[in-house]
Parts: sequence; C-alpha cells; structure tokens
Amino acid sequence: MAPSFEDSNSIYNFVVREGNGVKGMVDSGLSTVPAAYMQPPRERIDKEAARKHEQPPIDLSRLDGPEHDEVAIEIVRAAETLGFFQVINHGVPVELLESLKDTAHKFFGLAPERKAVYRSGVSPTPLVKYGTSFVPEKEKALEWKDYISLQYVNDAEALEYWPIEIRDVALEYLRSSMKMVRKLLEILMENLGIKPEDPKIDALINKKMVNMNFYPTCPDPDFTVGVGRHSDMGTLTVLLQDGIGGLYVKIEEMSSEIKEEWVEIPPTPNALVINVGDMLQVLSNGRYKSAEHRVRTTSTKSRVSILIFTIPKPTEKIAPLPQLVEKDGVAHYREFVLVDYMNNFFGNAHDGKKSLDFVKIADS
Ligand SMILES: O=C(O)CCC(=O)C(=O)O
Ligand SMILES: [Fe+2]
Repeated sequence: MAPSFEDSNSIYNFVVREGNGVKGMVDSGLSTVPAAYMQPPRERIDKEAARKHEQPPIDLSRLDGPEHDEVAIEIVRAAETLGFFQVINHGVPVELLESLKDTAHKFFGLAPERKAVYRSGVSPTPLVKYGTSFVPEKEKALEWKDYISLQYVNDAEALEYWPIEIRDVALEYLRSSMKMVRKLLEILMENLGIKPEDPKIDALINKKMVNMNFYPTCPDPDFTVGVGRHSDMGTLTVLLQDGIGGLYVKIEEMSSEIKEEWVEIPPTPNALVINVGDMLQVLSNGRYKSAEHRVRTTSTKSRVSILIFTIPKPTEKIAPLPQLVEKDGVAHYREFVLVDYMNNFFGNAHDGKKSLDFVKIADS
C-alpha cells in the first residue's frame, strides 16, 4: 500500500522496512519532498554556487609509452590535491560502460519484491545487499538513493549468489577494472617508496565490492541529497556516472581567504572517475586525500552510478607507513584493525570526514 507521505513513520516503513525504496515512493505518485527527506539548510547543495572541475581526464594509454613518468606524476598530484580524477583509455570497454548503465536502470525497474529479497536481514546471501539511503536508522534526514551492493569473494560465488539480472556485467566490470586499479595503486605506492611487487599492494585491494546506485527523480532537488557528505572508507574507488551530473567534491580550505569550495565532477564520455579512500590517506600519513563528496538529486531524469570499492582484508592492521612517519617526524593516525574502522563507518550516518577521527591522532 502507498504510504501517507506526510507521516515519516509510514514513509520509513514503506521505503526502508518493506524495501520499496525511494523508487517505490516516487512511482506511487509523489509531488513534494516528504519531511523525512528534507535536509537541514547546511546540507543542501547549491547548484549555482559550484563550478565544474575542469581538469581534463588522464589518458592512461600514455602510461605505456615515453610519457609514462609524466602521467604517473599527474596521477600522484591528483591524489595529493583533490583526491578525485577522471581517466580515459582505462582498459574497460566503452560498450561495457553503456551496458552497466542500462543494466542498472533495468534492475531498479524490476518489481519491488524482486529487489526486496536482498534486504539486509532477509537476503539469502551475505554477499548481496539491497537497500536505500546509507544508515536509515541513524539518519536525521534520509538520502534520496536506492542501491544494490555485491561483495566479491571469487567468480564461483559471484555466479552463484549475485542477482542474475546484473551478475555478468558486474563481474565483467570488476574483471576489466582491476588491472587499472592495480596499476594506479602501484604508481601511488611507488611514490611512497613501495615496490610494485610488494605484497602490501595486493593486500590493499584484497576485498572488492560492486555497487549500483539509483537516484530517482526528485520533485525538489534543492531540499534533498542523493548521498550526503562523506569520504569512501577503502583504498581506491572506481566510479562510473551517467550523463546527468550531480557529483560534487570538496576542495579543502586553503587559507583564511580561500574558504572551502565544492566543485562538480562533470560527466565525461567514456571516462571513469577514480577517488582516494580513507585507507590510502592513513597509509600515506595524509599525503593522499580521501576527498569529501556528495551527490545532488535531479528533477528531470533518474541517475545511476556504478562503483567498485576496493578495501584491505577486514582483519588487516592498518597504519601509516613507518618510513613516512620517520620522514614526517609524526604519525597522524594510530594503528587499527580494519574491521573496527568499518564498524564505525557503517554504523553512523554520513558526516563528512568525521569517520577518520576514529583513528586520527589529535594535534598531530
Ligand atoms: O553516485 C555517485 O556519483 C557517487 C556515489 C558515492 O559517492 C558512493 O556510493 O560512495
Ligand atoms: Fe562515495
């Protein structure tokens, strides 16, 4: 039954508990933003105030030629400054990018019952989770987003447990991206003094997840967010966005005159967006930036994004690299076990880069 849009409990039950998602709510004929989705003024995204991030995408095919070192420097600089960059000629076939976006639209277009079987707590497999918002039970205002999250353990389990409608393209996306992710990570780690053959590199991308996000049209995007301010918790994220736009990244305050600024990562044909996660920031003792980012909703067309998150093994101990601590004379983060970081990250609503405070050494 369609909910009463005025009543936040009724919305919560319909969207979150019963698994109809934001999509189900919009499909049932919504014309204004329900109170449960109204963001406080400071979280709303002022589209007019943000400029586009004009940095051209990095052409990764140049890594195979005489310009290798220049391109490597571009990658390192991007990770040290914004923490976000776009890449082209990345080795993921462009037809696959199109088919990922189509598949995401088809999947979220399925009947709610088909998706809701993968809700947290009822999913037949721990590898697949369908949900909405980020941590709805903890959020003051819900995020305007539904998602499906696929954990990768090995091909056989992916083929057995991932939903059949998305399994093959998601697996192909993962297969064809991981070579690029490894290459980018080798470059970033080599700049920190770690050799490409060092087992640390594989350990950093031990676990992988493919996420499909669906942002239904919103009657009034000025009041909502698709995703609230956050940084990604892992190592590197690969992000495929469609042509709609709405991904904003924060440039940190540079000085007292230059305040923080939000820039939009513009949709770029055939490109993938790469961003640095918290683990790389910790490991590099703060050299690489896990940028704070967020997503605006739109009123014209639903948006999809398809991501690959790479993270170390949950049992892995993480700390800044000792040679960097020695060089810097100070460790900015304490050592921790990843699973503790994850429990804190996934147990709280998005709140910018607050997740990193969990391991930050005060006054360092
Ligand atoms: O949809 C997007 O462009 C970004 C989504 C995102 O930041 C995330 O899922 O962590
Ligand atoms: Fe993110």
